[in-house]
Amino acid sequence: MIEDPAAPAIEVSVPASRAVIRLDGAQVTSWVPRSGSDVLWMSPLALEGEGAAIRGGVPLIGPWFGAGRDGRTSPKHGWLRTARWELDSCAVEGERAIVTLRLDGADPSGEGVRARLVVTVDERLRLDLTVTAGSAPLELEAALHTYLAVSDVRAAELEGFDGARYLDGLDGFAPRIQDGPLSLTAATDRVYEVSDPVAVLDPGAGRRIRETPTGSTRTVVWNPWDEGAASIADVPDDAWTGFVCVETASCKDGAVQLEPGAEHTLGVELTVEPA
Ligand SMILES: O=P(O)(O)OC[C@H]1O[C@H](O)[C@H](O)[C@@H](O)[C@@H]1O
Repeated sequence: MIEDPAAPAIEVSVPASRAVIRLDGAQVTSWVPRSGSDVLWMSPLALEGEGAAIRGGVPLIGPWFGAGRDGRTSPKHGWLRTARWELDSCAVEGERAIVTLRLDGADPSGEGVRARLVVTVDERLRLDLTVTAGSAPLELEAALHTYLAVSDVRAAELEGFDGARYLDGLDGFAPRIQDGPLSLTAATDRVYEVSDPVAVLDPGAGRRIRETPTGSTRTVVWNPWDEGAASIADVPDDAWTGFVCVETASCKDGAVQLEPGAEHTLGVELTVEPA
């Protein structure tokens, strides 16, 4: 446990990798495989402390995505990422660590929506976010808003998207089809109808990062590019080249309908291989 009152965190170290999990947002802010550099990007200008939305790592988005299904819900991306979570348990099983965090009593609607995050750390990083509906039915949107660190986003190749339908968030969520391989050449904010494994090939780092989702219906791809980054206070102007967000999600028409008390788990497993 890192006893920093402003940014309490759990540091996990196992033979294959190490990770840092903040209690604020239950946010994994670092995951470093033994033989490589951090797989997650963190902004040097990230805010910290209770109530902050931390820029980088894996923010947990929910119970709605963006401005929600009605386009008017706030705060943006829901309240999971700005709440201080509680550490429930830490266990070591062989060469694997399993950390569980809980969020109960934080739902501002008073309906009692609650959440649990299980982080598994070994030669992979696995996150399982379970959201449980409260006293009312819940149309759940959620995302594991993963900031992947890349040498240069302009050289990265995103695999697993060719032929997929998507909504273009930079064009009023107009429906489109991905025709050919996905490489980013400008600001990108897309909700892909992809729930199979995807990967980011980073030629500069000589590695491929794989994301294997479970319980998702969508994959969001986001990078603000130069102009967008200039308008985001907690991203240095020249830092946008160093990350791409590839977000395991259930959002838009892929939201999950939950009856009162029912739960849904959204998961992702990250692995890295030389490329
Ligand atoms: O700046 P934030 O609130 O963290 O949102 C960052 C980004 O998150 C997602 O990727 C959304 O699709 C984008 O529209 C949004 O700009």
